[in-house]
Amino acid sequence: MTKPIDICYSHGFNNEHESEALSGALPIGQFNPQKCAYGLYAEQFSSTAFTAPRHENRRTWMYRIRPSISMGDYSAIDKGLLRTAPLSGKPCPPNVMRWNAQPIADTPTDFIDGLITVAANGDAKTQIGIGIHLYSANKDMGNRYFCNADGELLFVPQQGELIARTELGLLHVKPGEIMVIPRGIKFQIEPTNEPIRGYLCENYGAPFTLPERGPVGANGFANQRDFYYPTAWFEDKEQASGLVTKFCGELYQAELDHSPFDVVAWVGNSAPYKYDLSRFNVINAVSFDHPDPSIFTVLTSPSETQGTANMDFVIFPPRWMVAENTFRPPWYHRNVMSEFMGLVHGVYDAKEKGFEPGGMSLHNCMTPHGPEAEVFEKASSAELTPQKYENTLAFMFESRYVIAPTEYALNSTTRQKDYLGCWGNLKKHFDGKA
Ligand SMILES: O=C(O)Cc1cc(O)ccc1O
Ligand SMILES: [Fe+2]
Repeated sequence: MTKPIDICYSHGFNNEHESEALSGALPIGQFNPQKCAYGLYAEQFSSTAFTAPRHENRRTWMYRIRPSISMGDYSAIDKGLLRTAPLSGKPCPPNVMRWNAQPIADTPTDFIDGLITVAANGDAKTQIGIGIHLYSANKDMGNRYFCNADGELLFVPQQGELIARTELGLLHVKPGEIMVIPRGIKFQIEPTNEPIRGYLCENYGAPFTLPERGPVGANGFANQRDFYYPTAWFEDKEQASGLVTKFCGELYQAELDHSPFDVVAWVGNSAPYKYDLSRFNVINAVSFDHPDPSIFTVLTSPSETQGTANMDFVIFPPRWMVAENTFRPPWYHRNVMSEFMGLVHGVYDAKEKGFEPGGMSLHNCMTPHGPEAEVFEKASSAELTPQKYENTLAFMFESRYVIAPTEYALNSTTRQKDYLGCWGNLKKHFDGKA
C-alpha cells in the first residue's frame, strides 16, 4: 500500500482535456501524424459511436509506447461473485429489501477478487441497464490490470482512500467523493493505507452526463468546473502482467509483457474523473412541500426515452430543511422507477434505525415505501423551525428498469429478514373528523 501522492488534475466536465508527460508528445493541429513524436503510437478510444451528435460524442486520442493490441490472447478465468444482466436464477420478488454492510474480507483480497454483484437490470450485451456491485480490497493489484468492456464504472467509496492508476493518469479518491471510469479504460485500484469498501455502479448504457438545469438557470447542482480529470502519467516497464477484462458478463485474462500504463500524452473528453460530493450545490424547497428527489441528481445516464433515465445517481447530502406546513421527510410513495439506496455515512432522514453506513436497500418498481413508523410520528408533530441535516450522505441509483437482486444478495446473511417491521407500527389515525 502506498501513501497518497501529489496528483495533478485538470478540471471541467466533458472538456476536451489535453495533457503530455513529455514535452512535445502531443501532436499539434492533428491527431494521427505519419510519425508521432518519441516513436509513440496513436490510438483512438471511442466511448460513443463515431457518428454520435457532437454534444454527446466522447472520444480520446492516446499517444502510447505500444498500441493496446500488443497483448496475448484472452482465456476465461473464474468470475467469483461477479454477475451480469440478464441474471439467471430466481424470479425477482417485489418485496422491500434491506441489507447490513458487507464485512471487508480478512484474507488478502485485491479489487478484482473482492467484487460482489448484488443486483442488475437490463442486458449488458445490448448496452441497457446497470449492474450494482460492492467492492472491497485490502491489498493492491500487483501485476494485474482491470478493464471493463461491459460498462462505465461509478465508484462510491464508503470506507478508506484509494489511488486509481489508469491509462490516462492517477486519481486519489476518498469517501465523500465519487469516481467514474469509462468503459474499456485499463486501471488498477490500490488502497492507500487501510482496507477500502464501497459501492460500484456498472453502467451498461449511455455514458453519465450532467442533468439539465431547466429554469434553475446556468448554475447549481453539480457544476462542470468541479469535475477533476487526471493528467498524463506513464511507466515504461517491461514486466509479465495480466490484463483482466470483463466482457459479456465473463472474466478473461490476457498476458502482457509490459505495463499497459504507457500513455505518454492524450487529448479528448473520454477519461476517468472524480467529483467531491460536498461541491454539490443543493437546491431545495424554501416555501412548502417535499420536492421530488430528482433535484439531487448528480449524474444521469439517459435512456432513449427523454426524462426516463437508464440510471440517475442521486444524493441526499447535508442541507437546510425550512419548508413550512410540510411533512419534511420523504413522502410515502410508489414509483415506476426502481430505487437502490446506499449510505456513505450518518443517518438517512426516512430511516433512523437499521439503514447503516455500508448497508443498502431496494425498493423496486411500484413497491410501496416511505418513512418508518417512528419517523412518521415524530415528523408529523415536529416544530417546523429551520433545521440543518448534518453529517449525512445517502445516495440512490434510480433506474427505469426493474433492479433484480442476485442469488448472493437474496441469500446473504446481511439481508434483514424483518425490514418490513419498520413500518409495522404505523397506526390508524383516521377518526372521521376533519
Ligand atoms: O425512497 C427513498 O427514501 C428515496 C426518496 C427520497 C425522497 O426524498 C423522495 C422520494 C424518494 O424515493
Ligand atoms: Fe423512494
